[in-house]
Amino acid sequence: MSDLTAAPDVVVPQDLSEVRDWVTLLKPRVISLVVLTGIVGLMVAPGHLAPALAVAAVLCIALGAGAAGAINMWYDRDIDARMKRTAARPIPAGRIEPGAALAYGVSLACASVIIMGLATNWTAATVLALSIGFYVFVYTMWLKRRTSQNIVIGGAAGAFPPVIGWAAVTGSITLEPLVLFAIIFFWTPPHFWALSLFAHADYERVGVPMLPVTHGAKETRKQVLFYTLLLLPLTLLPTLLGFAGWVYAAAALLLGAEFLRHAVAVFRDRQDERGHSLTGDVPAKKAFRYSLSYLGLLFIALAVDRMLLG
Ligand code: HEM
Ligand SMILES: CC(C)=CCC/C(C)=C/CC/C(C)=C/COP(=O)(O)OP(=O)(O)O
Repeated sequence: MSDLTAAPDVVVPQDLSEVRDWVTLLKPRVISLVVLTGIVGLMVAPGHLAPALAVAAVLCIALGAGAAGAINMWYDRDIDARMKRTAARPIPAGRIEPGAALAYGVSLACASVIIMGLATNWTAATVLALSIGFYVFVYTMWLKRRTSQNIVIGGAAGAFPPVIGWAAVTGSITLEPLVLFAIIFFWTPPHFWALSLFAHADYERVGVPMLPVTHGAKETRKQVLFYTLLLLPLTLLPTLLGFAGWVYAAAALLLGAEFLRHAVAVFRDRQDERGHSLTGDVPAKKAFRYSLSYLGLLFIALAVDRMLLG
């Protein structure tokens, strides 16, 4: 006979570490910057969204990006288990069942798109769905394991959030959000290739064709500098096109000069004949860290500028 006084067998997280694992699946640290760029898209768009709807839009961007991250971790569980940087993630470490992670990611992805559509408009919801699809299908399932250009093309996924924010307010997509898209698009290669210079051993082990693995460290250093040089003039477009002022332009110039200094240091790092660093990849590590501050501060400067412009 069953014990009617026993605690009901409800599924609740046993402790905080289980909750932490489910949050980890959403790649929360990456999401923080994704969300920041989405918020700035919302702030600089002409028009007004009721505060509760703006909060809902931001949560949907966070949820959608997180869901895509969870599906990425589900798909990549085989290689994640063999890379030092990712082996302790909840799926490869055996703390979350792959099927449960997939169901979680897909449910959150659907919820984020539907709520976005209902709370704001279906243009924003469509772009959110597109960015999730781009990260999951184009980057993760197709390009990541096939070509060293994976992040150049796949990087488009991460460039959508300001477009989503803008569309949530205006219901449309004009040149301004496309400029913000382009800034993140051209920022992604130096951001990621700086990291891949010091993480190449992991990628080599699992056969993921990241640029330093396929074309060597020397070529990767060149490409970090090349994309930084392409990026910097683009960051001035908001002012040149008249949707930002001189405060933003000054910030873009100062932040950009520092990014260029880091990219040049990566390019000129003391290296052996194959381009492998003789300094423990210190410049690449610094450039990667700076890439995060750079993008965050650039978008904050744009928001501040717009608040000053009124
Ligand atoms: C396809 C494009 C991208 C690729 C391949 C990429 C790759 C990576 C990788 C491999 C890491 C290390 C993550 C870890 O160790 O957990 C990382 C870190 C990070 N990425 Fe990206 N990234 C991309 C685009 C973006 C975008 C668009 C953003 C935000 C706008 C972003 C924000 C971040 C942040 C904030 C971190 C630091 C996370 C931490 O502190 O652990 N990334 N990126
Ligand atoms: C709204 C929306 C859907 C936004 C998506 C944002 C986006 C594309 C972020 C990219 C973040 C990232 C860490 C990619 C690395 O994937 P990886 O698999 O190469 O890295 P890993 O090895 O750390 O898993």
